[in-house]
Amino acid sequence: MELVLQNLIPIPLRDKLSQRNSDIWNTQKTLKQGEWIKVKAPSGTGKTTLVHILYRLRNDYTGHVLWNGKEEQRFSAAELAVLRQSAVSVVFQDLRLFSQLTARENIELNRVLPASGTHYESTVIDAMAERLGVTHILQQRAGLCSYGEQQRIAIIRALVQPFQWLLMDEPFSHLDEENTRKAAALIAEECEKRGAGFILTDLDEDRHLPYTTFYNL
Ligand SMILES: Nc1ncnc2c1ncn2[C@@H]1O[C@H](COP(=O)(O)OP(=O)(O)OP(=O)(O)O)[C@@H](O)[C@H]1O
Repeated sequence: MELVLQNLIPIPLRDKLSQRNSDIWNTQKTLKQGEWIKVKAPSGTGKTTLVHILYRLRNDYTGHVLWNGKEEQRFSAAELAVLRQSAVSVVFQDLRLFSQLTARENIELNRVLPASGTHYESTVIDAMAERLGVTHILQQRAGLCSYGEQQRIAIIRALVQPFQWLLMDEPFSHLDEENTRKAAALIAEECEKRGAGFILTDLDEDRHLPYTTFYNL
C-alpha cells in the first residue's frame, strides 16, 4: 500500500513551519510499501501530530494524505476501521493501553481485531512476551506495569494484527539498550514477514533498525 503526502501542514504548526524547511511538511512524498522510514525531529516539532494525522485521529491540517490513491479524509468510518484492522498498525507515544485490562487482554484485543479472522494464534503472544521479557506481567493490569513494560506490551499489541504499515511514535523511549535491541529485532522480523513498511519517529539519530529512508521533520 502506497502512502502519498501532498503539501501536508498541521494547522497549529503553520506559522512555525513557514520559517523552516522539512522533508515531510509542505512537500510531496511518496512512501512505498516496504520502506523502513526513520523520521527524526526535536521535541515539539510534530512527530505525534504526524502519526495522529496518518492514523486519522485528527484532521486539522491542510494538504492531502492518500492511502493507495484514496484521500484519507474521504474514508468512511467502516473503511477506516478496515484500514486500522488490516493495513495500518500503531504504537502511540502515550501507548493507549486500557489500564484496567491485563497486559494480555490488551494484546488480545488486537489479535482478534481483523474482520477476516485472527492473524496469529494466541500462543504467539507468549512467544513474543518471552522474547521481550514481559511474560511475568501478562496477567497483571496494564496500569500497574512500569512504563517500559507497557511500551513492550504496546509493541506486541501492534505486531499481532496484520498490517502493511506500522506507525511507531518514539517506541523505545523507555527501554534500555538491551530491551531496545530485542524489540527492534522483533519489529524487523514481523515487518519482513509481511513485506510491510514502517514509519518510526524519534528525537535522535539511531541505528536500532536498518532504515531504508531518513527524513527530518
Ligand atoms: N491541537 C493543537 N493545538 C495547538 N497546538 C498543538 C496542537 N497539537 C499539537 N500542537 C503543538 O504542535 C507542536 C507539535 O506537537 P507534537 O506533540 O506533535 O510534537 P512532538 O514532536 O511529538 O513532541 P515530543 O517529542 O515532545 O513528543 C507542539 O508545539 C504542540 O504544542
